[in-house]
Amino acid sequence: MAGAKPIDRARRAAYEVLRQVHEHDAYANLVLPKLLADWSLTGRDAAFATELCYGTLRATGTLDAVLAAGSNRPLAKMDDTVRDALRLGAYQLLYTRVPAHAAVSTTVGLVRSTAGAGSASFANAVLRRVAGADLDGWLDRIAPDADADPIGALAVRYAHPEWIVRAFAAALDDVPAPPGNGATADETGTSTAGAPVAEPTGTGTAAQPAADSPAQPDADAAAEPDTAAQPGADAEAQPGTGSVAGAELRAALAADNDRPVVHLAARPGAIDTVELARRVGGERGRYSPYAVYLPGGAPGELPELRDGLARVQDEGSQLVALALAAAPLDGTDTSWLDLCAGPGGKAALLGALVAGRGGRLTAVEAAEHRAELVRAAVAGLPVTVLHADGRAVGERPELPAGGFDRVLLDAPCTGLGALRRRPEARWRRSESDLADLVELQRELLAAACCAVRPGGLVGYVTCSPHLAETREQVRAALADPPVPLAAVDARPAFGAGLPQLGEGPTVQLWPHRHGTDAMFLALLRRTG
Ligand SMILES: C[S@@+](CC[C@H](N)C(=O)[O-])C[C@H]1O[C@@H](n2cnc3c(N)ncnc32)[C@H](O)[C@@H]1O
Repeated sequence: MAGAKPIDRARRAAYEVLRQVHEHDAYANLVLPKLLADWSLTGRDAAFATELCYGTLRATGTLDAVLAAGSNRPLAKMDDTVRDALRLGAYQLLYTRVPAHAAVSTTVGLVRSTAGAGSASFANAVLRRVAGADLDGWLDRIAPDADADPIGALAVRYAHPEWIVRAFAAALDDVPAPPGNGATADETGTSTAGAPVAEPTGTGTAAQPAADSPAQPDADAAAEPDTAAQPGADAEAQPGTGSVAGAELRAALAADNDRPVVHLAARPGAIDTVELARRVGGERGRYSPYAVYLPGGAPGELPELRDGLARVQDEGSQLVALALAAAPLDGTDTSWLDLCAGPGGKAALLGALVAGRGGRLTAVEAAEHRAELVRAAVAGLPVTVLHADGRAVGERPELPAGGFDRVLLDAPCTGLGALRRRPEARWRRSESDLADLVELQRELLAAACCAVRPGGLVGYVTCSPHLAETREQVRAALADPPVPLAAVDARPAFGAGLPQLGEGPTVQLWPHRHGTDAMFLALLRRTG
């Protein structure tokens, strides 16, 4: 057996987060920053721990396939602690520049300290087999043949479950072609975007711990640190051109494995983006007039966030809320409703905008603790927060049917549009989650349409590109409308400058096209 090195604190931290994610269903982007702070890990150690933890979580499905092939024991029969240590070790061997001997010996040391000498010997044997080939070699061995099973091949190469690859292919209308049939993209899925990570040697750049959210992480509330050697960027994909079958799908999958930039939203009327960018050392956003991109640092510690001048909010989330606010409307425009408001990112933006029009926002949230987050987010704004079920429109005086000029339904969804910000989410979600969510979305959309006044607008938003949650949901509402409805072309409401908005009337944003989460917006006008 290789000399088992005692494990360093960075690897130990990454391992602890993996255990909490897999044992307690924790969210890595909430657990890791706290652990880094508790253990006083900073600089390169924090960046290394973050890379190992997030990278391992993203690549879990592919790592498991490698480990299954490299072990004589089925993964399901392994002790949970050993399985997570092996994932961490295999990630270092295949996705980073950590020397093989260091990856193996530290993992063996970890297994010995948690599971004993017998397990350490087993881990040593498995990792030595894994170290026998590089990532490309393993992918060639474990990925299905791309001619026979293009979706299965992409799933393994880009570390996504097959059902998500299929959902992206359908939403992009981009079905993968076998190699040699016009596909030019790098089939390894290996990042060309950044240098592989090496072990820390001392001081260096700070990691970017995720923005803190006391509830579950949201697209709006999740920010994420450095990752370098992810399955990743697809250098030759040509997003949106449709010129190479499957190329855009590969670009979309690769974008989920790239390091996401932290986006801030300046509170309208409180600070402008020139000033915010100057103060945080960031860069003004490309599309949203309130967006600032944060190149590094820990967003949770910024005084501008603490003081309520700005929030962590994906630019796509900003854009869909702004589009609802910008779409033309005849008649009164002072009573707005946010029917699913927690934790309050869009409510804060809409509340500030409606304040500028002399109006008021009602923000509804079904979960009490998330309603509390909304209250905090909208402090000082003309917003009434209701802890209520959004389907109660017409059943309580604060939610009168036909009582609102603009209604946002930012529906609970699978969150497939924000996988880059939630490293474990792709493996935690399953296709069977869809049916209940789609039914809830349908009921909430009916309630939103009843809440808006004749002539008013509903914005139906999801942080998912899955067609069952997006276009099919809208098609069903228009086919069997609870009140008279018409689709409105949402594209002009995004203003000039945002490329690749498709054929309308709905808009689907994408990380690989717009640098935003994959937010969807449909605008519906109540016509009677
Ligand atoms: C996608 S999140 C909304 C994100 C929010 N708009 C923001 O920008 O911060 C959906 C929210 O809907 C809430 N929710 C789920 N079912 C609901 C219901 N029946 N009525 C109201 N809210 C509900 C969830 O608790 C969750 O907070």
